[in-house]
Amino acid sequence: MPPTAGEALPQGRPRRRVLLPLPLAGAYDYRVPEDLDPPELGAFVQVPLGGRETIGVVWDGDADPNLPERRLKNITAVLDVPPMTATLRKFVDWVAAYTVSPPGAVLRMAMSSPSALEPPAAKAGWRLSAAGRAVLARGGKVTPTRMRVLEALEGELSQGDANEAHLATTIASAAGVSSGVLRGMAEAGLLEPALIARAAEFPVPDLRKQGPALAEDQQVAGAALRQAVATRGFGVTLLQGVTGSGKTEVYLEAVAECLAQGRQALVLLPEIALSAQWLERFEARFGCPPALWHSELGSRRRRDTWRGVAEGRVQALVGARSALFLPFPDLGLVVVDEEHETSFKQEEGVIYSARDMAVVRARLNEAACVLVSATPSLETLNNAETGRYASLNLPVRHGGATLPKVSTIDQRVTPPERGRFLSPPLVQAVRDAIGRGEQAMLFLNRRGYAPLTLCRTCGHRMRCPNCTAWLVEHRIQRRLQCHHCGHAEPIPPTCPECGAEGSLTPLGPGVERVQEEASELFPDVRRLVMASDTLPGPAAAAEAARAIQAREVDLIIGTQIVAKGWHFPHLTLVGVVDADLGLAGGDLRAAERTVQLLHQVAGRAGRAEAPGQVMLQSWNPEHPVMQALISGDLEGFMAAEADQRRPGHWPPFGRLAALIVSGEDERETDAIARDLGLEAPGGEGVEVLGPAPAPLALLRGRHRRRLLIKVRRDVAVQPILREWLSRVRVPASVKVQVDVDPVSFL
Ligand SMILES: Nc1ncnc2c1ncn2[C@@H]1O[C@H](COP(=O)(O)OP(=O)(O)OP(=O)(O)O)[C@@H](O)[C@H]1O
Ligand SMILES: [Zn+2]
Repeated sequence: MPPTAGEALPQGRPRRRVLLPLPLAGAYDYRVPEDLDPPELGAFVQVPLGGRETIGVVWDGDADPNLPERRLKNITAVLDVPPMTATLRKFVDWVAAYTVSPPGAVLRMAMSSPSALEPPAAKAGWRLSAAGRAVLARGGKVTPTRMRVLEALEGELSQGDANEAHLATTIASAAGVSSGVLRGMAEAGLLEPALIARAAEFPVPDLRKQGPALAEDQQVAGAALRQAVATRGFGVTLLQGVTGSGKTEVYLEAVAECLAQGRQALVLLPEIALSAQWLERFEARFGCPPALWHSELGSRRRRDTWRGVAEGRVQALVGARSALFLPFPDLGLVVVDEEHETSFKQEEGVIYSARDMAVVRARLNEAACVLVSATPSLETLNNAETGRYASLNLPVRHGGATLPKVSTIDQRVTPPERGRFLSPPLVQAVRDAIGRGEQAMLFLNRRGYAPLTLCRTCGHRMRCPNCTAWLVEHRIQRRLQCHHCGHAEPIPPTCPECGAEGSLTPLGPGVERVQEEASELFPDVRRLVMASDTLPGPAAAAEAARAIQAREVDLIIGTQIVAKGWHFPHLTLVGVVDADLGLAGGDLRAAERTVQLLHQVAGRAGRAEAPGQVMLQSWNPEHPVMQALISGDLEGFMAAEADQRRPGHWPPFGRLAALIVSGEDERETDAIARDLGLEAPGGEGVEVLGPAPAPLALLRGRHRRRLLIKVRRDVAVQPILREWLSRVRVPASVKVQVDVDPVSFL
């Protein structure tokens, strides 16, 4: 019988498989030395690797008994952290297998705060010595100042434990003395030095607090979600509801139930930086803010949160997609808000969909999963229709508010004046709304001043040297910028091609240009531009939201960040400057995505008493997307989308995966792409398209080619991909990325 993990091999010490957070093919075997207790599965261990020490996790599976003893290295240390749970280990393996990535690359995402693995840093402080306590108990000769210090330590600071140490500054300020007094007391033996362990504190949500009284349909949905959580088993529920129907309040019921069960709750939001209003809502409901997890978290906060989650001290956490890889010991609920958002797809490194992996994590944790949207993706709708997901619906806005009236402005009939971008009916509507004391919003999903700069003399277009992309003018910064690689250059005074002076002209609008036009049309109106580069961070976005709510702003001009779940009660008019924008390029989901985005923006209008109005400037008002937005019949639109995709086995009725081949050398990149094309798999229900230059054929100086494989739904694509990749030898200078269920086709 072969020896199993944990059992000592006859010839020596026990062995362990250790997975390292590196893109290696699999786990490595290590030996447990004499002076170490054999670590359990999931333990974080320090091991040598190629001349340095690194940290890994004791992984499932058996060590290779045939590996000779002399080739094994020793585990150096076992870290004092809760071991990675079996469910998280399974999740790492599952994500790796699904995305065709090395497990170590996925593990890396679950070890995103290396310093959290070290013991919490202790700080030097002071506490009462035996002599000090004696003085307090029996009295003694000390100055009144020193007495104040002793009393502060025993009383005000003690919180039930008069033996606890505190920072010198804390004691000094509590007793109203200088820190010199403390040093003197230490010399006199009244205080003694001690270390303060600094486990960060996380506020505990107050479950006795009640949320707002729910309307009847909200109550029904809330109860169903509570029920789903209370079963303590796996299940997915789609919570669909029109914009402003109170979906957030309803799923906070599920969060409350989960916390009442003593389990941890995770809410994924597409854009944490823009979630000030959401955080306020959570705090109003539970009396304290949730823990946060996103890329801008400072390293200290990151470490504390990671530890707090692992030790079960964090009960509710709201985060970006990477929060899925946190070490929750007992996750009871995962909510994905705005589940249709494409930003849930990670496009770098391990390419994965956080929406889909949330479902997997919930399944492994025996947890409830709730997908929330006013405009669910076709994938999710399909899962609801076929009964894989339960489905709840909130058909009306909360508090008697009505859905806004949507109309188009035909740009062929009433175009803007030459060189302008706002047509007369829209201009009039903005004037009227603001005249009534209401707020208006102009939406254009494009940052900067102009998307293209052209020489009027020779026709030269300013393009990025590193990417297949035009440079976007940012007039405020007086620069041309590439939105793909960050390349920036000053706007040249003459055309770099023909040398003509003053001949470079901006073409087309970005939000900055709409703002310029608005400043001429409505000079007395208080305007605010909301774009990711004008609101660089959570604080700026929160301040913008506050100013709008406080009615310090009349006209909001913004990119897609204005579409995100905001609730501005006085906003009644939304004007979409270019409703056709997302339809160009035409990937698989262009129409679906445009409907989702525009419906989301439209949903910002008329959320309180005053009714809302939405105007879409379009060159093609007959387009099914515009018609769906006007009629509000999104269900019919999605049904038609499904009918288009079904016959060709396009997602969700079939599966896609993309291979993206990239390299600095164009010929070499082409050669590998061609080899992959020659080795393309075939057979029943399998189809390969490409290789072809990617739409972004050059990105950050790398040439890119794409291949797309489409398989029938009943065919597993991962084994085909693995086999395919194993047949082509790829040099280190060329990268082949695998994108299963691609969302971006660039
Ligand atoms: N039962 C209720 N009592 C009081 N206020 C409520 C209730 N339900 C919802 N609201 C309020 O109505 C507003 C809209 O609710 P919420 O933002 O949850 O809607 P939503 O469905 O998430 O909308 P969207 O999809 O547009 O983001 C919020 O200000 C919310 O606090
Ligand atoms: Zn670029």
